[in-house]
Amino acid sequence: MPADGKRKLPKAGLPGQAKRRKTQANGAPKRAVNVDALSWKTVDVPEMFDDAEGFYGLEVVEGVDIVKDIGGTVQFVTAAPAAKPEAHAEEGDEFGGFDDEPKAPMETSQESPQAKSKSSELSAVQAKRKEQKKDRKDRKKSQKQPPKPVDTDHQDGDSEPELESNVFSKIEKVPEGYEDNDIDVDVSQWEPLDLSAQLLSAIARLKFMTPTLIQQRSIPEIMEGHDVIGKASTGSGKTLAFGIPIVENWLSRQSSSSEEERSPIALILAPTRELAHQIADHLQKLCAGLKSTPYVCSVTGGLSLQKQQRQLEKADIIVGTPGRLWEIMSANTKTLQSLRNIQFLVVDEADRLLKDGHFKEAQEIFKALDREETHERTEEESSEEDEADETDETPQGGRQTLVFSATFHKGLQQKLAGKGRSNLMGEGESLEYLLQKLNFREERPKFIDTNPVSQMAENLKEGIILCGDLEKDLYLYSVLLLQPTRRSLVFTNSIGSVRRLVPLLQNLGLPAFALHSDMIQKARLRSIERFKASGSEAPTEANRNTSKAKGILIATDVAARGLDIPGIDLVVHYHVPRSADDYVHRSGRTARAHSSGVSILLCGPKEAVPTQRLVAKVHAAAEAKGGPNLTKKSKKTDIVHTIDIDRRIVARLRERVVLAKQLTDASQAKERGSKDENWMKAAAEELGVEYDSEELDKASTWSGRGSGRKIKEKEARGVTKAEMGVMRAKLRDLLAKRVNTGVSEKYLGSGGIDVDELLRSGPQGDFLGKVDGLGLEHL
Ligand SMILES: Nc1ncnc2c1ncn2[C@@H]1O[C@H](COP(=O)(O)OP(=O)(O)OP(=O)(O)O)[C@@H](O)[C@H]1O
Repeated sequence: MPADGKRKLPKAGLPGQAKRRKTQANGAPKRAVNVDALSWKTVDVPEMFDDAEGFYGLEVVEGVDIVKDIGGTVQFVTAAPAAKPEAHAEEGDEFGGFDDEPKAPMETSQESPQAKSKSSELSAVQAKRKEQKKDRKDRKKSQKQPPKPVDTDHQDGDSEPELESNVFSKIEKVPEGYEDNDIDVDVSQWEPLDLSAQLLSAIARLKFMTPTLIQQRSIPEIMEGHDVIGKASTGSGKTLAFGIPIVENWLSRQSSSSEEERSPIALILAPTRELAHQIADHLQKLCAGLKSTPYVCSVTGGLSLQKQQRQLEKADIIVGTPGRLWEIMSANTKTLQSLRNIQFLVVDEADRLLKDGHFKEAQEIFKALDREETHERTEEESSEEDEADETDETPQGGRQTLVFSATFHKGLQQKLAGKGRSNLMGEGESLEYLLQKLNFREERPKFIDTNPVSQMAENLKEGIILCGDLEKDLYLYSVLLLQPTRRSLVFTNSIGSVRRLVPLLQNLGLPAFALHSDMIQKARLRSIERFKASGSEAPTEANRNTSKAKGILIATDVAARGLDIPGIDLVVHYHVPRSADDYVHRSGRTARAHSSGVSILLCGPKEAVPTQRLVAKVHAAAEAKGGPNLTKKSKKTDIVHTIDIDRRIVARLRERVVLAKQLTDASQAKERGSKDENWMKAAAEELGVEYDSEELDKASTWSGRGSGRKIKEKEARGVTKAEMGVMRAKLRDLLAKRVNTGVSEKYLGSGGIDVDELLRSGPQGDFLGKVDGLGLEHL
């Protein structure tokens, strides 16, 4: 026993070590056995337990591993002879084992004559990759060697006897990087990807039991040294699809004997600051707990240039937005030089990177990485280089280029692979141009498309609610109110709408938060944090109705790309998105990883045609296959369902919404009015003229365009404080009243709904779809 008298828990070995554990020191193969077939030994129980109630005795068993399969079933695995005869467990049920070749299907492409010109350069890189692969195998082999003496430092003097088939003996077999006592996750599904023990351990720590499809297919290709264009639906784990091979590469460099000068191995470009930080965060989480960890730094606006320059000097992996990166790279030759030696250039959300005004800087970065000379280019040189054949510039040091997004099209690969790069489209017009500029090392980068039929996440259900153009607030409130336990993200097309909807919903008692690009970074982060935390507050008198209600984030498209907030169950498109891709990315904030979610489009009559077009475009491939009936009611085969929200309930909510809207308009108009007045007063003072608000009001009331809005604004501003007080009291009364359809007073009975009761009580997580007439049961 250890000095502290506590028995040490056995270190949990990784299920990823399954095959290693298969043959233990006694040489006999391990197999799964029935619990009754184990060699249980009775232990002498101290006398003090003789009279203990319900205590029948104690038995121990040795040399047994407990293994959980992917479905969570527990198996007992041992090499010891069976105490009782038992049926032999099937090979396949027992362990996955390490495979040399990945089982997942791979994209293959035949080498063209042009491609051969690059093959010698490639083969050198691939030879290096093979060497690294061999290294990994050797490291694994050495981990399969008979147990080393126990590391007493780690055992705290706990001298567990060295029995051949002791259940604790696996402590000794835990290789470097497996020293986490808390890991109890079966990562055997990752074994075909041929990752190192350290990385398997890191993945186990994240509790990711299975690689996603894009990870299964991309990781081996990247580790073989190929350029990859990866397309996979939102939330499908693209970050780790490129992140894991990068970290693996970094780890293999650490074990190499040659002392290399420290320089970054990967540069990852992302279109937004939030996304860059999120990717860096994700990689840091992956690396947390590794014996030595790469220094991952994010380079975006918002931090001082000097600080980021200092960070860049020690960085192993850099994640950044093109603007800030180019600012640093173009001013600092040393940084530029070190970036020329990177092994991986990753372009995440490539299609947005092209659109969002980042393209110029991104293009500069690509060119600078490939240029050999270090002197500043003159304008003449620049234009000459721009005209030159792209293939003249060669990626430095065998750099691999990896491009990922949920939205780009197969035609791109055909262009790249079939016709050669010279046939690609003209400047600045398309993603193809970006890819042309990327200067892939391989003539035909591997194009991995894990969702060629549908761009949408597998567990996403889509619906449309048809409503009047001026009824969107009412329908939005109805949808949100009827699903208080769903964490919801509402997208609008304008900052003004976010500013209006947040107080409106708050006046209606819902926990709404804002997110748009006009907010300062701190306020943005605070909104996201409060949104994440909502629904878990302890109920008090003040939040009686909303303590259990999950938050509602009202956002512009700033939140559409990449944002990975766990637990978003519902996305509502208050406005129809401007493009099909926006719809895909917005909807992709829910149903991420293995979870499910719902996306609902609020569609007014004016939006019907663009909505039809958008849905048809998003589901074009699926339509060609199965022919979805895009908006016809409730057919199981439909892709996008028309939701028949119960109009009786909506009608009963109308009065609340009208009142809340008047209240919101009045307070916003007053706020704007006092801001305007302050501004006018200041301007008048500066000009040395007298400020007369009534004269100004008269002058500004004309009958031209926008006069209706002005009049309404003036009316709203004219609402007195007393009138607002009355409105508030009335709204409070309405919110306190039961809402039902008139059929029954009973909550969820005969189609009647008590919305307040719904907010106040019990688990309503599956409310969506249970109410007769709500029409969501088909989603
Ligand atoms: N193998 C895995 N098993 C379970 N969860 C995973 C796995 N890989 C990644 N995840 C988790 O899935 C979520 C989505 O991953 P990620 O953000 O990389 O998706 P994405 O494909 O880049 O999405 P988007 O296109 O929206 O940017 C993250 O929370 C991540 O931690």
